[in-house]
Amino acid sequence: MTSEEFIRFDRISKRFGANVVLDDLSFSVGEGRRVTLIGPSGSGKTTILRMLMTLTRPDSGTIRVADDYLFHEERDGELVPAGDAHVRRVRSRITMVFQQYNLFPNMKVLRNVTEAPIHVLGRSREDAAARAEELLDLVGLGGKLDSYPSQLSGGQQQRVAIARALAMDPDVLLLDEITSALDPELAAGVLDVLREIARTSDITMLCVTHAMKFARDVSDQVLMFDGGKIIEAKPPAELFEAPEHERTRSFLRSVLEES
Ligand SMILES: Nc1ncnc2c1ncn2[C@@H]1O[C@H](COP(=O)(O)OP(=O)(O)OP(=O)(O)O)[C@@H](O)[C@H]1O
Repeated sequence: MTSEEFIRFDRISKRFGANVVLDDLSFSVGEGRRVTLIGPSGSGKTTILRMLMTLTRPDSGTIRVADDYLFHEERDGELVPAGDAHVRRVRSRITMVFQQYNLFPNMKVLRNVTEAPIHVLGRSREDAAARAEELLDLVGLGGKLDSYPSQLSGGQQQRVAIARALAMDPDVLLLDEITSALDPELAAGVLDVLREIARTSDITMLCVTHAMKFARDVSDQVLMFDGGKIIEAKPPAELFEAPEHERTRSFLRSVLEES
């Protein structure tokens, strides 16, 4: 593995019934890079993130994170899912934030953030709480440790979800349209938090978003998905200013009209 191939998708295909979602698709993400996935609805962006969480299985191809295989296609074409040890190792380094924050409604904010580090990573309660308080400060919620999720705005809940994901000290953060359910003002607050995280950490980020200004500010590379393929992969300034494909141009027009 080179650090430019920290995450590697190799000849991945996936169909749901007759719907071919990913068609023999390959790409890599370098360690510490920020990559934004864009493309029309249904073009397979979420499916890519779900495969990294082992929530969706490809029909064929190989996915590797650092030296661990998540799915491995053998020479005879058979797809071999990784063993439990690999999956556990990869999962402990990758966390995902979803559009719906998925907080535990019956737990206060602090406990939402400490729960997984204590039970999955085996951290002590004290260490987990100290780190959670630091992260909740970072996302601007230092004063809300004792609130329940239902007492927070959507934007605040999403910032708790980000703190919870970071509390696992992941190498890779997956963000799936995390501001789509929020009013623009609340979305802006969440994106500011992520900008700060991108500025101050070396975490690898894969982000599905329609927030193009954010994508431009934060990403090293933007991947444009369409028809089961990545049809353009470029730094944001290049892709947004001089898209090569008509499909990219029309997609960018439609997103700009929306916003
Ligand atoms: N479990 C499933 N069963 C059947 N079809 C599925 C399943 N999961 C995803 N799909 C289909 O696969 C296609 C790709 O879905 P995916 O969520 O990856 O797209 P996307 O690019 O993230 O779209 P969006 O921007 O709308 O979220 C869609 O047509 C979706 O309906």
